[in-house]
Amino acid sequence: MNALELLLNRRSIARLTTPAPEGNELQHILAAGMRAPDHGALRPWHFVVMQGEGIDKFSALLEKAAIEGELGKEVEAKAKNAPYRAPMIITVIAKVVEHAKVPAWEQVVAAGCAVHAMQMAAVAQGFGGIWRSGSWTEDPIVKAGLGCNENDKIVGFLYLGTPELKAPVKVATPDLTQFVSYF
Ligand SMILES: Cc1cc2nc3c(=O)[nH]c(=O)nc-3n(C[C@H](O)[C@H](O)[C@H](O)COP(=O)(O)O)c2cc1C
Repeated sequence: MNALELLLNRRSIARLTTPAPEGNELQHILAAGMRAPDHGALRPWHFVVMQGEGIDKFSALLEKAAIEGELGKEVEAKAKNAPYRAPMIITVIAKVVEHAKVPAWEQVVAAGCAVHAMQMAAVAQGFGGIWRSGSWTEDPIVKAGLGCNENDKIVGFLYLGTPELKAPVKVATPDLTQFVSYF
């Protein structure tokens, strides 16, 4: 798959199963994240890789957040099950620092670019993934449990694994007219 084919035909995959990326495959994914564009070379991100027991711990953390937030039994069960939708999750945390030339939003965007780069590196190696967020990204219990400090922002949970179903290779060509103008 060449780079243009990847960018034009990529799609997110919600139904993921084993195997997850491992060894060099995982290293390539993390290295791609590290190569995200980054104003000021701050590397304003941290990647938390979860699999196996890590997924169990994340499930327990989300459940605890739902219980302590008194969100009800239904949300508790959903929170507990959510991490099991893939064999691997990489949580991407934007480590936002005060900087004279690089505002906070640029640092968050850079961390977001890292999510996308990692997702594409996974797809390029035959895996699938989906970038998820939701209210847990803002939850103080979840943030503390994942080692965030006050200025940190969780920009996403990148679910990775092997697609359960074979998706069609070609994606419809987008209509550009409403999204693009030439100045
Ligand atoms: C910042 C961000 C957060 C997202 N959060 C969620 C989410 O919580 N749940 C979800 O189903 N999709 C979420 N998405 C969208 C999916 O990652 C995906 O882009 C969407 O399902 C469309 O599929 P596609 O990427 O194949 O076009 C999010 C995307 C971004 C960029």
